[in-house]
Amino acid sequence: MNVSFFKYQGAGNDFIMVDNRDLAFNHHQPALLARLCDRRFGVGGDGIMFLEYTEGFDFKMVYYNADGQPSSMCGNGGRCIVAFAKYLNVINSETNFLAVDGAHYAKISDSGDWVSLQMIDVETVNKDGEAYVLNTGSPHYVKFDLAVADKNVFEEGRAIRYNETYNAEGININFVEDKEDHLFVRTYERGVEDETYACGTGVTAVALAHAIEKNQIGKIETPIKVLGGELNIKFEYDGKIFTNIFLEGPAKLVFEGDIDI
Ligand SMILES: N[C@H](CCC[C@H](N)C(=O)O)C(=O)O
Repeated sequence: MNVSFFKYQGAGNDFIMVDNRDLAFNHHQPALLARLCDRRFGVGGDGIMFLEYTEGFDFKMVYYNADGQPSSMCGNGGRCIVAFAKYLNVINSETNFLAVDGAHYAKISDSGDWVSLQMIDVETVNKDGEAYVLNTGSPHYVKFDLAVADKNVFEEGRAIRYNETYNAEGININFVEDKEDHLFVRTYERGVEDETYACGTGVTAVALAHAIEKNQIGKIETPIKVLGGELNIKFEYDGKIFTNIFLEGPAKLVFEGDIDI
């Protein structure tokens, strides 16, 4: 079977995209998806996703982690699939699409490579020692630290992700350094089982945790730097619930190609 693949990246978090509106691709094949995401034996990516039609929305996003297993929400992937939908002329400058965590509104620049994606509201934020634990569409552990640039994120992240608290379900691990005019974030991602260059639901979790840490209330905007570039989080917080949360940043087409699989 010959399949057209598109490669996108959002601040270095990279994904394989497939236009599956004809449902020709049976994506319930973990070994195949994992091989396609392999950076030596396949196209390579932190995840793979399928754009499909669904009633009542412009499209549906079906997302799998690099291990080939179904995943929770991917924020950077959500921004990239909006850019892909515009590239396919499925949408113009705004959209409402369906993802694993529900409906998402997004808007995209005329240039087609900058996307602002609304994330789900967040009401529950727990603590694990000094760390924050919250779900922004995917589960996240947020630890404020120093000298994050020098950290062994793979080893330290993996140790937390597989500890007895989180081993069963897994969780994404974010290390944050407060640089005053921005936050610097590095993330160990579940299902990739390695550090990625950015994690959209991760930086969203970080921005919300930072608001609690700094007792911020009202309309808040948090600029964030990651290994792969810059992302921006905008949201409102009344001290109880986080609403109108937007994850904003680049979403770029890298290449497209065909493979016989
Ligand atoms: N690895 C995550 C899903 C992708 C999250 C990340 N790529 C993002 O941009 O939100 C998980 O299994 O929870």
